[in-house]
Amino acid sequence: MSDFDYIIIGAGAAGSVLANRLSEDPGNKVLLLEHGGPDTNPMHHIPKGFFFTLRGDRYTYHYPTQPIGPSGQVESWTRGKVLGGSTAVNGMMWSRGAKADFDQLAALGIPGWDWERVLAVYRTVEDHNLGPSPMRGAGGPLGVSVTKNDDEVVAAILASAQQQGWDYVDDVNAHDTERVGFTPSTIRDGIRSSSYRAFVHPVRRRPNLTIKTHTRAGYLLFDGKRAIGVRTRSGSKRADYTARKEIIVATGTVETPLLLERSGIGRPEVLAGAGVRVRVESPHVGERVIEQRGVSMQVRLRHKIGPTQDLNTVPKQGWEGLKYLATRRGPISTGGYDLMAHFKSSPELDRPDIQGIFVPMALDTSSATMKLAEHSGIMFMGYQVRPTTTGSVHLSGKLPENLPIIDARFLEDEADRAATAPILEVGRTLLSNGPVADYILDEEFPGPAVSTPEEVLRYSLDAGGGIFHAVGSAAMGPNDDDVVDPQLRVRGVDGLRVADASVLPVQVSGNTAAPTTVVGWIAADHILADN
Ligand SMILES: Cc1cc2nc3c(=O)[nH]c(=O)nc-3n(C[C@H](O)[C@H](O)[C@H](O)COP(=O)(O)OP(=O)(O)OC[C@H]3O[C@@H](n4cnc5c(N)ncnc54)[C@H](O)[C@@H]3O)c2cc1C
Repeated sequence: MSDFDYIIIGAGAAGSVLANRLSEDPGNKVLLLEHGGPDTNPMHHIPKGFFFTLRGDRYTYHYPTQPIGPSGQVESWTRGKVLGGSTAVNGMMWSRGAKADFDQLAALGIPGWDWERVLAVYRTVEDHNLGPSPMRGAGGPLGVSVTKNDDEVVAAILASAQQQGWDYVDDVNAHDTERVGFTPSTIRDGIRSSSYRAFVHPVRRRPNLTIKTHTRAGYLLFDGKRAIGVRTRSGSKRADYTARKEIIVATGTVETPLLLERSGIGRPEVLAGAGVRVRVESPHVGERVIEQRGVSMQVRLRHKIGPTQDLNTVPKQGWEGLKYLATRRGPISTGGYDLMAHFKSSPELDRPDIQGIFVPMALDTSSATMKLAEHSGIMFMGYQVRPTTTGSVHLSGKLPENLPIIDARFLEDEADRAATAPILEVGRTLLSNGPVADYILDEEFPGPAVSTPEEVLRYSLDAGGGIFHAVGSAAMGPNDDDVVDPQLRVRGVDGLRVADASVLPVQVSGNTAAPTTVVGWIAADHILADN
């Protein structure tokens, strides 16, 4: 048993921020527990390294879902399991969410999360290659870059998008109109800027900060209603750690409800099913999960041009790797999708509700793993940014290694179906008009069999994908039955907070790494103020 002031469980987007900020005062003894290992594989740092780190279970969890859609296929929800969490393996898109969505939280009875405060956090953490402005920061710990490239197909997509009426902007995060631009990414000088690398690695030698990798938190320990410690396992070794001030659960949308439930906080019937004694009845633990659902298409180009041709064999990858080592540039130095757009699913909306992403690459559709095609192509994916359908994540047993039961229930709300049905049509219209149309030979998938709104929705459920952006399984709110309050304190116990993507009660029109970084920061403000 060792004593700390704070124990942070999970070194991902939020946990890394907390580890930095809570250990800033040398008087605070901080323990950071991480189930995964160190991020020492070079593929964690080379942006396109995620093609490799997402394979297997060394650096990632792959949780099977309950059957999805009319065909009932089982999908995999992937999360990072390494220092940096999902930010060490993700697509690096820094899509921050919109003012209107953060401001709406106050109207939901959740004060302290308005845009003014959130923007101040973004401006503090960012080291943006476009430089400081009223809308972004420079000089902060987290590298963010917008890298223009001169690929002719990308230029053609941009021109066609503008012809479609979307504004071409330098920084898509600085606007809320229908727009397109190069994707802001958590990359600095050609190297991934994970949350661990940005916030913890530079301060890892602080004497008051202890980092334990390969250590899984199994259960929270209590003294009456107060959370006082964490029971962990590392290999075959079990250890308990105690916290004098607070324990912060930052294990992400999937693992956080499981840890709460294993520790007796949750829905009584769920806990009873797993043989766990109820400590605190909290009906929304593991409920209210909101995930985005993608619709994708791929077209084939007439000629073998662009980055697919630079990377579609092992020798070519080796050559690009050497060039990357010398210059930190080229196709493996950038994120997953070159262009990001925000557009409306219907003209009468007052602001965009769909995010679209484009990359001038083609995947080999005959391969079960992520592999590039021999021919060149363009991939487009669109997803509704503010879905409202809620799913659930619950434990299946009382052991940490028991798999979760993930019931995604995608596209059940009519509003989500109405927003998702036109996505493919928008992508097709863009790609078949203007300069980009001249490059395209045909649509490789899904093809003309998927055309009507019903067909698109069915296709999205059958062949779409979750985007790894789920939020809400421990959502904050003003009511006594919300899992955490607006200061992220777990209701019904003392000394325990949740700070990760699970506390976001809605999707905020962005991707989730950026808003979750803000969650870590605001959580640290509250913890430091209260102690
Ligand atoms: C493949 C993929 C692509 C993505 N692409 C993007 C993108 O391009 N842009 C974007 O904004 N978002 C993206 N995301 C989502 C984004 O990265 C996450 O939403 C964000 O990192 C969530 O932060 P978090 O702190 O909630 O959890 P995480 O970052 O997942 O961190 C949780 C950490 O807790 C650890 N942990 C879990 N359980 C335990 C335990 N019991 N004991 C100890 N440690 C534990 C995990 O190992 C992990 O390190 C992507 C995610 C994935 C998986």
